[in-house]
Amino acid sequence: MTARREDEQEMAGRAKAGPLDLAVTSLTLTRYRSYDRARLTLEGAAPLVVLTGPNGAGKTNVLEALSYLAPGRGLRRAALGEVSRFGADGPWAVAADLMLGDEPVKVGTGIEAGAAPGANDDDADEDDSGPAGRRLVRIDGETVGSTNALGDRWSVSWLTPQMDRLFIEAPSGRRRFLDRLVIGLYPDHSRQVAAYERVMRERNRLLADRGAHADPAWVGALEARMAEHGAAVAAARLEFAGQLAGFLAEPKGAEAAAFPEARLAIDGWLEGLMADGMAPVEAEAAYRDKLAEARRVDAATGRAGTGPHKTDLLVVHAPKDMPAGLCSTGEQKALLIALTLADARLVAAHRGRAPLLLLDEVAAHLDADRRAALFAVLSELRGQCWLTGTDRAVFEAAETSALFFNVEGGQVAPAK
Ligand SMILES: Nc1ncnc2c1ncn2[C@@H]1O[C@H](COP(=O)(O)OP(=O)(O)OP(=O)(O)O)[C@@H](O)[C@H]1O
Repeated sequence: MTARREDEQEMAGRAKAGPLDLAVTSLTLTRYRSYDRARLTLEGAAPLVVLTGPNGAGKTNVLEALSYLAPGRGLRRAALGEVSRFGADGPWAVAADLMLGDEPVKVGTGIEAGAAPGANDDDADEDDSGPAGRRLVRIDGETVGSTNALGDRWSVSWLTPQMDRLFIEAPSGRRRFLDRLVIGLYPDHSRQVAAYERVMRERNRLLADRGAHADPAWVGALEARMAEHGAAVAAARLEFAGQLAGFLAEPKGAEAAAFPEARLAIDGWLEGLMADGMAPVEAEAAYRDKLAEARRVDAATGRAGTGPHKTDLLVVHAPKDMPAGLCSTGEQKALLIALTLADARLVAAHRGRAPLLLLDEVAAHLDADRRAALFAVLSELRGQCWLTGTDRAVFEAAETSALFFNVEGGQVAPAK
C-alpha cells in the first residue's frame, strides 16, 4: 500500500477573453495513472490549451482523463481498472468544471468505491462496467444512471498517435472511429450499438451452444431484436456520413489550404441496402431473413456472418482520388485531421455546441504552415481544444490563443 500524497497541485493560467460553447475551467485527477492528485485551474476560457513536457511525463494521461467526459472507454480504450494509479489504495476519479456557454456544469466520473483497482476487466463488454467495478457519473451532484448521459449535452472528440494506422489496419478500428463520431452527433447511437452487440452475442452463444436444437422461436426473437437495433445503427451511420460529406467538401480558408478534401463511404451490407434506397423497415426485414438463413453456418462459426458489426469506413483522399490506406503517412495524418475538423464543424452546426477536442501529439507532425493553419482553425471553433507536445516551440503560432501548461515530475503547472 502506498501512502497517498495529499499535496494538491494548484495550477492557474490566464486565458484569452471570449465565451466558448464548451470549455473546461478546472480538472482534478485523483489516483489516475501517473497522478496521485492533480488539479488544473484555467482562468477564463481559452480556445486552446497546450500541455508540453518530456516523454512519459503524463500529458496523454490528462487528455485521456478528459476523454472520460464522454461515454465509452476513453481515448486509449482502457479497461476500467487499468487507469487506477498503480499501487494506490482507493478508486480513481476525474472531476471537471465545464462552461457550456455561460452555464457552469460540474462533472465527475470514476470507479465506484470498494472496487479493486487494477483488476483485470479486459473482457468487459460494456463501456461502464467490468470486474474492476462500475464507472459512475455525477453531473451537478446528481448520480446519473448511465455513462450515456455524458453524451446528451456535449461531445468530446480526439485524435491520438494510435490512430495513425487507422486506414491500414483492420476494419474494426475504422468502425469504432465511425461509431464514435456518430455518437458525437447522435448520442442515442451508443445505446443502439451496445444493444445490437449485446443481443448479437446472446444469439451467437445460443446457436453455438444448442446448434440445431436451439428453440427457433427464441432464436427468431433475438434475431428480430438484432435486426431492429442493427437497422438503427446502419441508418444512423448513413445519415451521419451524408451530413459529414457536406462539411468535408467545403473546407474554407486556412483549413482548405492545409488539409486535403476527403470523401467517405460506408461499406456494409445493411447500409448498402439503405443507400440503394431501401426503406429502413424493409432493410430490417431483409436482415432478419438473412440471419435466419445463416443460422446453420453461424452456429458452426459462433459468429454472425453479416451485419453492421462487419461494416467498414472507406476514406478517399479526394484531390488524389486515392484510398487513404495508399496515401503517405503525412497524408493519412492530414486526412484524419480533415475528418476531425469537419466533424467538429458538423457537431457545432447540428447540436449547437462545438465539441471538446483532444489532439494528442498532432502538431509536431505538421510543417510550420499546416501547424499555423491548424491553430487558426481550432481557435475559430467554438469548443476548446487541448493539444500535447514535447516541444513548446512547435506551438509558437498558438502563443496568443493558447494557455500553456508544463507537465513534468508528476505535476501539471502553468507555464510562463
Ligand atoms: N495505472 C498507472 N499507474 C501509474 N502510472 C501509470 C499508469 N498508467 C500509465 N502510467 C504512467 O504514465 C506515464 C505515461 O504517461 P503519458 O502517456 O501521459 O505520457 P506522455 O507525457 O503523453 O508521454 P509521450 O510524450 O511519451 O507520449 C508512464 O510513465 C506510465 O508508466
